[in-house]
Amino acid sequence: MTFDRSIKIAPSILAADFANFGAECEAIEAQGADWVHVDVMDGHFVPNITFGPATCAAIRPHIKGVMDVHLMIAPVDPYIEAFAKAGADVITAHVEAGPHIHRTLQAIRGAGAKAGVALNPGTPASAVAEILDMVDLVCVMTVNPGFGGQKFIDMTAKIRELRAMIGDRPVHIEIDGGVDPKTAPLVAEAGADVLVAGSAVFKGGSVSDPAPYGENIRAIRAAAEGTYV
Ligand SMILES: O=C(CO)[C@@H](O)[C@H](O)COP(=O)(O)O
Ligand SMILES: [Fe+2]
Repeated sequence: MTFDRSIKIAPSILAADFANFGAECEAIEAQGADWVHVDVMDGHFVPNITFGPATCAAIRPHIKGVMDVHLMIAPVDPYIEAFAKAGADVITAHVEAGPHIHRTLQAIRGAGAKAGVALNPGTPASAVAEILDMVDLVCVMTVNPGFGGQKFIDMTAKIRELRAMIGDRPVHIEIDGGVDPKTAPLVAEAGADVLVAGSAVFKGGSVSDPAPYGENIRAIRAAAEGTYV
């Protein structure tokens, strides 16, 4: 995984057909997805349950590019090794998920994955000030985590603040929640480069009719790159 600041679209398979993850991952990559975003929820840190490392390992062979695993679980540390072994390229933990984010990030890099840290809407940018040299990605949640299809919460001031704090470090700013062609330009202009989108990518399409996935990805990318009309 090499670092670059171009816009990357990361469809969240939370909005995919859960009975068909392998084919869904192949379909979104064929339709232009840059990364595949995988939402892990535990029914404890967030009020919803999805799946764990076994499912990640099962879908890994169906993803050619970056598998971006967003852990909405607490505690995190006991499960890092399992998600790394499952083939996650990026493992993102929430700063709110425990008292020891520094240790968690060390463990993620120690397991051979890129380290991400996520911030809930109520958490300020300053929460990551001391750990910016330990991360490859900062994920700014633009919804309260737990569900797809929620309304975008404007976090552009926080994104700008993070962009300035990050400076020249090779750290991605990822946005997660409510990203669509209307909200994408706001976050891209503020400094984000990885745009997660679930409902806005999967709407109107299916494994047997994947063309809408491509149209949706192109619309979000064009909007973020400033060419959307
Ligand atoms: O982590 C989460 C939600 O907790 C996200 O990754 C959602 O899956 C994004 O879905 P949309 O808001 O794009 O529908
Ligand atoms: Fe997510």
